[in-house]
Amino acid sequence: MEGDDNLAHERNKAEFDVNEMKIVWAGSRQAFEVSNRMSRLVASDPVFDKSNRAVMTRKELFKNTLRKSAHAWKLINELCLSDEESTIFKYFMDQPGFLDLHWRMFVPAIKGQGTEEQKQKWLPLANKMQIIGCYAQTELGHGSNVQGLETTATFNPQTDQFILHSPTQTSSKWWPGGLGKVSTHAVVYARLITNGKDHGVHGFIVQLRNLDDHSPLPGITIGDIGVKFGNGAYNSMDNGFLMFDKFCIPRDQMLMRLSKVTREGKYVPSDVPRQLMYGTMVSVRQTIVSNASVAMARAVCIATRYSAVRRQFGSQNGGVETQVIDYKTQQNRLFPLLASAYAFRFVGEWLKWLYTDVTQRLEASDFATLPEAHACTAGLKSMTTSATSDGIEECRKLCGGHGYLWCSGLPELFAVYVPACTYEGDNVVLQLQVARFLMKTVAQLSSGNAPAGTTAYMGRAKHLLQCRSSIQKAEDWLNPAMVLEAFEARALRMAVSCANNLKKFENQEQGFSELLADLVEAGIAHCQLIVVSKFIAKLERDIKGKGVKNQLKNLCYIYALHLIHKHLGDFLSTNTITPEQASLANNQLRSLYSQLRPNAVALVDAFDYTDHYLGSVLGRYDGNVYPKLFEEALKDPLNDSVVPDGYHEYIRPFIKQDLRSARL
Ligand SMILES: CCCCCCCCCCCCCC(=O)SCCNC(=O)CCNC(=O)[C@H](O)C(C)(C)COP(=O)(O)OP(=O)(O)OC[C@H]1O[C@@H](n2cnc3c(N)ncnc32)[C@H](O)[C@@H]1OP(=O)(O)O
Ligand SMILES: Cc1cc2nc3c(=O)[nH]c(=O)nc-3n(C[C@H](O)[C@H](O)[C@H](O)COP(=O)(O)OP(=O)(O)OC[C@H]3O[C@@H](n4cnc5c(N)ncnc54)[C@H](O)[C@@H]3O)c2cc1C
Repeated sequence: MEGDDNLAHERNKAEFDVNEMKIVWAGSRQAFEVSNRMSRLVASDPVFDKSNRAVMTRKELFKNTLRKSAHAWKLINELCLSDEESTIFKYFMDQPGFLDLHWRMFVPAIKGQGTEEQKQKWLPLANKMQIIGCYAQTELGHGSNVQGLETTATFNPQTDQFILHSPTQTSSKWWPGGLGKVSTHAVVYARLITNGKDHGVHGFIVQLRNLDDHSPLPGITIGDIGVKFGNGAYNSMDNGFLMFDKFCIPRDQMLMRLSKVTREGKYVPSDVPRQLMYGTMVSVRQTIVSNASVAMARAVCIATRYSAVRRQFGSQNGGVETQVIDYKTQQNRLFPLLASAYAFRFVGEWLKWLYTDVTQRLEASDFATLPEAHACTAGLKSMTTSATSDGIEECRKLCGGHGYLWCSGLPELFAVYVPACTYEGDNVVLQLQVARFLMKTVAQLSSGNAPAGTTAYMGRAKHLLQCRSSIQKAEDWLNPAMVLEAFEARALRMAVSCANNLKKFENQEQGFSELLADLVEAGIAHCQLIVVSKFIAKLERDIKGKGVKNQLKNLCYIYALHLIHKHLGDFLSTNTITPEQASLANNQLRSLYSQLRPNAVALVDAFDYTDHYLGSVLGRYDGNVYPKLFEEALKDPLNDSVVPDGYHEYIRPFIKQDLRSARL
């Protein structure tokens, strides 16, 4: 059977309405229509071709990214795309570049931390891209520890200016995307000093380059930090370094929505939580969770289609071989990733709602849900990006040898994606923020304050610490209340165990340091509970389309039960379930894989990705893999000539030597 016949056959087997599933995946019919239109607009434009990124030099890649960005901006304006449309359009361009940081961090930082006057002055310029900005927080010596930043901004009352200075080499800004070669401006985070007093880290708008000839302004040293992991990949981004040598900016360029410095140099501290200064990071962490579902879906789409096309073993008397997707081992590795893509999609939708809600509350000076919003965005960013990075690499292995080819799309996807585990907060550091939040919540349980939001389950501590799972047969693992109770009991018991161990230390901070590894595990258990509970909540909504809800149910329970299988040690050691119940979960999982199998290809079609966006010969919609692998191979510059460059200098001498010895 040819590849295209394989996939056509698979599509015919589907037991649900794929078009309705596309709408569920997109979030609404309107969101689907926008996404569908934007992805095709990008795919049909030759400027956005990405077929030769692997063989470009860094300079070519960078210039090509500038060209794409300029073309995108021109189209966005000519076609009068809305904010929603242009965000999605840029996403489908699939080219990391300065636009990401300008729109996702520089503009939001001014919106979130600037005064009304500052917004009126800077946002129109930024919105028209008359200035291009980046987010310069991380330094050579400090990234995770924001309070440890060293760059200083000292107020000079004589000139009404701040003097920005990099006192040490480790205080050089290092990593900001878009800084190295493009940005004209940056939001720079530096220690504010007035009258000799250090008030901690604050944000400042700083012009970096001359707007006429793009040269760095006097007092500024700036450049690119060098080549990063992988061919192509994130190397299209000019992550940069920056040093200040007593560089002066006017006082009104300190972002003063929260705290202020007066003309006389008096520091007026914020009357709202200082953590609002971290708001841009919270906003980006929230979007990173939705992006995780997209990256996971992309890898899974490639691996699923290819697993249906690829055949190995099983033929008798020259008959057709087995599609590798039919091996239970392949299903056991692939289907939980497919389920994770959907699970992250739905938790991403919920997180967007939570973020919108907290933003509205903050505007009304209600700060009550800020700790919960911080814990959820940090924890889910950490958990979903770690799972997605591992998932992309697993998909590469699921595609066998051809998965290692650049044209499979998977090596570059991995190389672009994996820094998501580090940027916007190292995943371990962020998970420890969740653990701190959990320890606080556990400590307050006895005070009579009922925990709310995602920790509401802790309010049922008495029951959850003692209950025994009532699962008796494999089908019970499809009971939402029983599944939820298992996840709640495991999460609570892990958190309480950490809290009890902490009490054994006289010094709580020292205890926290000793227990870091357990605390991270407790944070992860809590985040997995959130994802499972939001998936179950999604199933309770009105879901249209033949068979759609049934597929989502299968995916939801595959997601939950594979986590039980993977983290069995947690579930058993906390006595949440018995080994027999674990074995029933495994039986149920196998049955769910069989039910999902005929729908697998249709479930990845529901992502509605174009071949351009997938960028993968193995994941092509038509399944025409083998002829296209040949075409790609023949395009390689090494195949431009039959005899390679260097033959006469380095190969021929060996062969001549062999001939001489053969004659002797
Ligand atoms: C195809 C292309 C795709 C490309 C896509 C690319 C797009 C994106 C590109 C992205 C490019 C990448 C761009 C980049 O990478 S930009 C750089 C990103 N950098 C980071 O993320 C740094 C991570 N570090 C931190 O955030 C802080 O230092 C942490 C949090 C670790 C500690 O902080 P700190 O030392 O201050 O705190 P504390 O631990 O003493 O805790 C003190 C209190 O503060 C509360 N607290 C802490 N934080 C928050 C918060 N945020 N909202 C509300 N509250 C918060 C906390 O709960 C505690 O509360 P309480 O317990 O006292 O009540
Ligand atoms: C591709 C990319 C793009 C980036 N873009 C930007 C940008 O635009 N702007 C910007 O300002 N920054 C940017 N960054 C920087 C990024 O935000 C930081 O690298 C990130 O916050 C991690 O900080 P770090 O490098 O200091 O890691 P470190 O903190 O040095 O981490 C090293 C190791 O130490 C561990 N560790 C650190 N602290 C603790 C702790 N308290 N407890 C336990 N373990 C700990 C970590 O888990 C990790 O294993 C970017 C980084 C990358 C890779």
